[in-house]
Amino acid sequence: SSLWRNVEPAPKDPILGVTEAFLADPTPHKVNVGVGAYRDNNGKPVVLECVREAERRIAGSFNMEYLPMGGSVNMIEESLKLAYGENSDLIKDKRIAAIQALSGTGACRIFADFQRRFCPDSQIYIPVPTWSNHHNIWRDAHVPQKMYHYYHPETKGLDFAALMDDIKNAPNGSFFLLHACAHNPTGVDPTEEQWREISHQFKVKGHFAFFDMAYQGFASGNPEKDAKAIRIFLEDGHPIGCAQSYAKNMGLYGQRVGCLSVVCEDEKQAVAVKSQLQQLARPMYSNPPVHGALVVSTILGDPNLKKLWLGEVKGMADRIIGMRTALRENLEKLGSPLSWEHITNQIGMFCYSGMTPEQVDRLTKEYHIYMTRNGRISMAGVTTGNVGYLANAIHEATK
Ligand SMILES: Cc1ncc(COP(=O)(O)O)c(CNOCC(=O)O)c1O
Repeated sequence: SSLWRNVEPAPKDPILGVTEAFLADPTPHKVNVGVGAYRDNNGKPVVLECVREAERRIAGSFNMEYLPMGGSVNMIEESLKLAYGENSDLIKDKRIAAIQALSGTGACRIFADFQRRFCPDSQIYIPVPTWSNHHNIWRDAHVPQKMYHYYHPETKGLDFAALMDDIKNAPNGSFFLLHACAHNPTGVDPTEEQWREISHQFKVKGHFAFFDMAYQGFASGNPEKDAKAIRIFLEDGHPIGCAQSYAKNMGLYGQRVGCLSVVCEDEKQAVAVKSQLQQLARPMYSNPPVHGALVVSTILGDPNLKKLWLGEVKGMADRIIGMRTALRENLEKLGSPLSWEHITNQIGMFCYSGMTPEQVDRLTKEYHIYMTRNGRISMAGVTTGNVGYLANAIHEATK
C-alpha cells in the first residue's frame, strides 16, 4: 500500500542477527556462541526433566479460559517466594504488587510504562554496557535514559569507583536499572560487600532500584545465592521493583513466563499499584498465556519437582562454569600472552572476552565462530567438543 512506502527495513538486532548468520553458514564445524540460550554438551537445546514431568501432570487437566488480567495467582505467589524469600514479611504483609508478565522483557516493559505514567519526569539510569533490548524498552516507554559506569575494560571487571560516583552524582530519587545477577553481557557482578555499599548509597540518595533478574539460579546454581543483591536491598528497606524471567533458569524461553513485582508501603498501596500494572497490560495483550505459568507453578508448588528443578538448574550452571575453566586453561596452554582470568572471574551465561569487533570478525570469517561484535561469548555454546577449537581461534586472533 502507498501508506507504507516510507517504511524502512528495521536494523538487524545485534543478537538475533548473529543466529541468522550462523544458520546460513554451511560449514559443519561452525560454532554458535552468540545467542544467550542454554545448550547441553552436544550443543542442543534442553527441556528440563522437571518441565516435562510438570507437563505430564497438567496434560488434559487445565482449561483454556482467560487468566485474570494479573495472570496466574499461583505462579505469582511462587515467583515472589523465589525472589523475596520463603518467609518474606513483605509477602506476609501483602505489600508486593505483582503481575504475571511476558517473561523478563514483558516485565521490564510494563514497569517502564508504569514509571512513565506515574513518574512522568523521571529518567532511568542504565549500566554501560547492558542487554541491548533494555535501551529499546525504556525508549519505547518514552523514559529518557542516562548511563552509569559499570564495566572496566582494562580489568575486565567492575568499575566500582565510577559506578559509585555516578550513583552519588545522580539527582536524589533517580531510577536505576540493576542486573540482580549474571550481568548481561559482561558476566561481571558486584561482590556482596559492594552490593551493601551500593544499597547504602541508594538509601542516602533516595534512589529507586529496579532489578532485572533474568538468571536467578542460573548464575551460581543456587537461586538463594543469586538473589543476594535483592535481599540486601530489602534488608535495607528499599521499595524495589523486580523483573523475573523463567526463560533461562527453567528453560522456558518460548513460553514467555515472567513476573513483575513492585514493593509498596502497605497492602492498600499494593492493591492500587497492582490494579495499575494490570491496566497497562490490558490494552497491550489483555492477559498472559496459561500453559507456561501452569508449568512454573506446578514445579515450584511441588516440593519434589522443585527439588528436581534445583538440581537441574545447578547442573546447567555447573556445566557453564566448567566450560569457563576449560576455555581459560586451553588458552593458557596455548601460551597466550594475555590474561584470561576474567573468563573464570565472570559469572552466568556470558563471558565478556575483551576481543575487538575486528577480532570477532576474524573468528567468524576464518573459523566460522559466531558471537556478537562486542566480544561477548555465550558460554552455553561452548562444549567439550568445541572448546579446544574455540580457544585456538581466539589465541590466533588475539596473540
Ligand atoms: C538481562 C536480561 N534481561 C531480560 C532478558 C529477557 O529475556 P526474556 O524476555 O526471554 O525473559 C534477557 C534475555 N537475554 O537474551 C539473551 C541474549 O542476550 O542473548 C536478559 O539477558
